[in-house]
Amino acid sequence: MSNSWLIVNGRILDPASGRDEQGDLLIIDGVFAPPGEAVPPDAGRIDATDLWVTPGLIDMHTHLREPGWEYKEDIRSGCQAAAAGGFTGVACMPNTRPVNDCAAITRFILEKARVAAARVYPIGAISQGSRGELLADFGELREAGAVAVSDDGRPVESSQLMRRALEYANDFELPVISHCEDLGLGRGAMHEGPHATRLGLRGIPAAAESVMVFRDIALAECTGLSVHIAHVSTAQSLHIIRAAKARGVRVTAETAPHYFTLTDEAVGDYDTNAKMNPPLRSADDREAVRQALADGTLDVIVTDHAPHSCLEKECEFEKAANGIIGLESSLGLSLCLVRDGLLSPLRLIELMSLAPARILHLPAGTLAPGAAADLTLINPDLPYIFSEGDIRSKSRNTPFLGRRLPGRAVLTMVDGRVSYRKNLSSTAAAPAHDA
Ligand SMILES: NC(=O)N[C@@H](CC(=O)O)C(=O)O
Repeated sequence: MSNSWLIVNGRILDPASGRDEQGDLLIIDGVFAPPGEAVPPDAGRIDATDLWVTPGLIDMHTHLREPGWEYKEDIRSGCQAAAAGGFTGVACMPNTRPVNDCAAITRFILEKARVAAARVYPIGAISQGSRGELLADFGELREAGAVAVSDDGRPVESSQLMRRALEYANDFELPVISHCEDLGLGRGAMHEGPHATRLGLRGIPAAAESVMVFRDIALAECTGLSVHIAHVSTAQSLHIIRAAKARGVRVTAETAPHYFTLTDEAVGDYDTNAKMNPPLRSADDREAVRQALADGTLDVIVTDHAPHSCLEKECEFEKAANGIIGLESSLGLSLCLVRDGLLSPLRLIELMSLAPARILHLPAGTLAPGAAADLTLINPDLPYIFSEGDIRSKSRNTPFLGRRLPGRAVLTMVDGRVSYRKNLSSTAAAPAHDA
C-alpha cells in the first residue's frame, strides 16, 4: 500500500514552528514533504475539513505490562489502545516482571514492538530490579534502545542513590523520570482529607509527593543536572516546581488527565476505579494542576495508562491495585481544557506531542519537512460518550466510562501508514454528564 498522502483543508497545528493555519499537507513515502513538492500519482487523498492535523501524539508514561503481566496488557494490545487514542508513540515504564533493568529486556520489548500499531520507546529502571539499592547499567540500557530511566511505581528512597542516578544518567544523555513519593507518609489508600475520613480509609497527604519533589529539585540544583517529575498531583508540588523553574533549575514535569478532571470525591462509595498512585486530590489541587498546564509550570500531559484486570480491582478498596487505563480517553479529556478556554489548540499539542519528544530526545513531535510522517487527525468537535467499544486495551479499569467527551482522534498514522481510523458511523452521540 502507498504511504504517500495529500491531506487537504485541515487546520494544521505544528507547535515546533508555531504554525496554526488552514492548509494542505503532503506526505511522500512516509515522510512529510517540503512545500511545493509535486503530488505523486499514487498518493491517497484525505479530506481534513473541520479536523486538526497534528504531529502524532506521544505518551511518555505508559505501562505496557509485557513481559510478565500479559493478562493485563501486552505490547500489541497496548499499542492498539495507543493508536485508537491518537498516539503514534508510547514510552513504556520498566515495572514489568522482570523489571526492565537490562539490555535483554529492552531489546525484547523493541523486538515485540516492531509489528505494533505505535512506536515503543522503552524506559529502563534506575536501580536493579527497581529495588532502590544498586544502580542499573545505564550504558547497556542506552545501547539497547532505552530512552530514559525511571523506577516508576516506586520512589528512589535514598537521596544519595538518586544523586548518583542523575550524574550517571547525564553521562549517557538519559533523562531521569522521578516517581516522587515519601513511602513513610504514603501508606494510605486515598488522598488525606474529609472524604478519606468519611470512608474510614487511611489518607495519603499531599506532602507525601511534595517533599520528594523538593528533594529531587534540590538534587538537580546541586548537581546542575536535569530531572523530570512524573504524575504531579498537588498544588504544593507545583509551587515548588514553579519556583525552581523561575530560578533556572532544569526541571520538567508532567500530569495526567485524571488529576485535572477528578477529585478525591470520585472515590464515592469505594470505587476502586478511582484508586491510583498518586491519589486523586482536592478541588484546590485540581485547579492548581489546570493553571499549571496553562502557565507552563507543567510541560507534558501523560496518560499513566496502568491496566489492571478485574481481579485486582473488584476487591476491598484498600487491597485494590493502583492505576487506571488512559490511552483511549486522554485526548478527549484534554480537549475539555481547550473547550474551557484554558489552553489553545497549539498549546495542547505541545503538551501531548512536542514537549514529550523534546524531553526524551525523540525525532518526533513535528510536521517539519523530512520528518517521519507520524500524524494524528483530530475532530475537536465530535461529542461522544466514552464507552467499552472505544477501549482496545485488555483492561477496563477506568472511572471515565459513560462520560461525555468533546472530541477524539479520527485517524492515526505512523510512518505514513494508517494505524487507526475511526469508523464514524459507529460514533455514539448522546447526552450525558460533561467531563
Ligand atoms: N500509577 C498507578 O497508579 N499505578 C502504576 C504504578 C505507580 O506509579 O504506582 C502501575 O504500574 O499500576
